[in-house]
Amino acid sequence: MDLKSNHASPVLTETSPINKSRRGLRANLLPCSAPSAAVSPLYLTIPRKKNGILDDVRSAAWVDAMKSSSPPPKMITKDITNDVEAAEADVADQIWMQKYPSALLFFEKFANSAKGKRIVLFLDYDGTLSPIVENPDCAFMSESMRAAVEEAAKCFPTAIISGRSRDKVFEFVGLTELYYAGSHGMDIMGPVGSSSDDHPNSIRSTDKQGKEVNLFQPASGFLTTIGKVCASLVEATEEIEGVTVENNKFCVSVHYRNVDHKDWKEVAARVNGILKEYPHLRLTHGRKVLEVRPVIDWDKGKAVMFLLESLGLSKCEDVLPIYIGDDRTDEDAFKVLREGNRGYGILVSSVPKESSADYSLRDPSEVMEFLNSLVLWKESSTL
Ligand SMILES: O=P(O)(O)OC[C@H]1O[C@H](O[C@H]2O[C@H](CO)[C@@H](O)[C@H](O)[C@H]2O)[C@H](O)[C@@H](O)[C@@H]1O
Repeated sequence: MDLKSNHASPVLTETSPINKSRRGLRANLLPCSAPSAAVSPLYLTIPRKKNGILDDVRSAAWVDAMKSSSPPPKMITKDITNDVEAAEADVADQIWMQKYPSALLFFEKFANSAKGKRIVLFLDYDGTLSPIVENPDCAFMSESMRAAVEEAAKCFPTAIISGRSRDKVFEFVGLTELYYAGSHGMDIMGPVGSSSDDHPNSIRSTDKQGKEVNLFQPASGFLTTIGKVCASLVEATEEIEGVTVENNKFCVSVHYRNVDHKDWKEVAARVNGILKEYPHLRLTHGRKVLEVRPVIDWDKGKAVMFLLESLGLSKCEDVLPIYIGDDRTDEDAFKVLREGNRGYGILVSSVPKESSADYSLRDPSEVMEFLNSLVLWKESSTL
């Protein structure tokens, strides 16, 4: 992988938050500077009409995506119509489980294919290591999960890749043995000593323990813009009950989990209204959250490849990266691993969802069980 080469950047479209193209790592991230009126080739501009029908159409499309972004859990009901529906749902569930087998039920199969390989673990945070909760500030991980991650990190190089700010996710996880990537991979603190140190967006720094690290921030030129858009989003949505705006350093989350359904359209319209003023920012959908982020060709998939490069593992045939995640932004990482059979993606979901992952786990408690199984397997295979 050549992290220094520059290629033309593909245009990211606003209406398809998950980039569907299946491509290898194209280290086409050009150095960033603050967005200016003259559009540099660094920035992939999304054309936006100022007013009118297009805005309504876009807001309506957002509302549809908002509705589908976090399907409700299965209802337990007693009447016959619902019994039929429940049976149909069970069939759909089984078909889905065949396509995305449980990484726990099929652990042996998984372990066989990992034999002789060096596993590298990539973990998403919210919905993967911590259960989804109403208040984003209270998404704590359990002590048992922390212990599971800690043990796993003793056996395998382990990184957390989150949409949160890197500081926030470190605050939640609190383990120093890991690598951390915040802001959907746009803020990576990794090891020094590989060719990724020389990347134009890399700087030498020290971590909280005083250890020398490589800090990679491809969207550093957007810091001021993100601060401004965050303030505007707070102001624009403050009258809507239940909205929370979270500054994730290089991206902003607008949460609508606690907003009445009838107001979702208003949330979409207000966010759309603000984004019209920022052609260098785009929107992606997470779990009951609108995520505003810079239009740069960087995502969690590229962060995975960058970290593998930083660890000196990107060209090793015997390396098996595993990525565990629950939402749409994790799909970029699943795709990167699927390409060229690089590794395995594991989707965390209790409801059927289309994905580029290979396996599934139902919830964070199954993630913990899987991590514990991995550690036991590793220990028994090195006896
Ligand atoms: O990449 P991740 O680590 O999964 O981060 C994605 C977003 O996660 C958080 O929001 C989600 O979890 C919250 C706490 O459970 C929940 O209240 C919210 O509805 C979910 O969308 C985080 O707050 C966001 O900033 C991240 O972008």
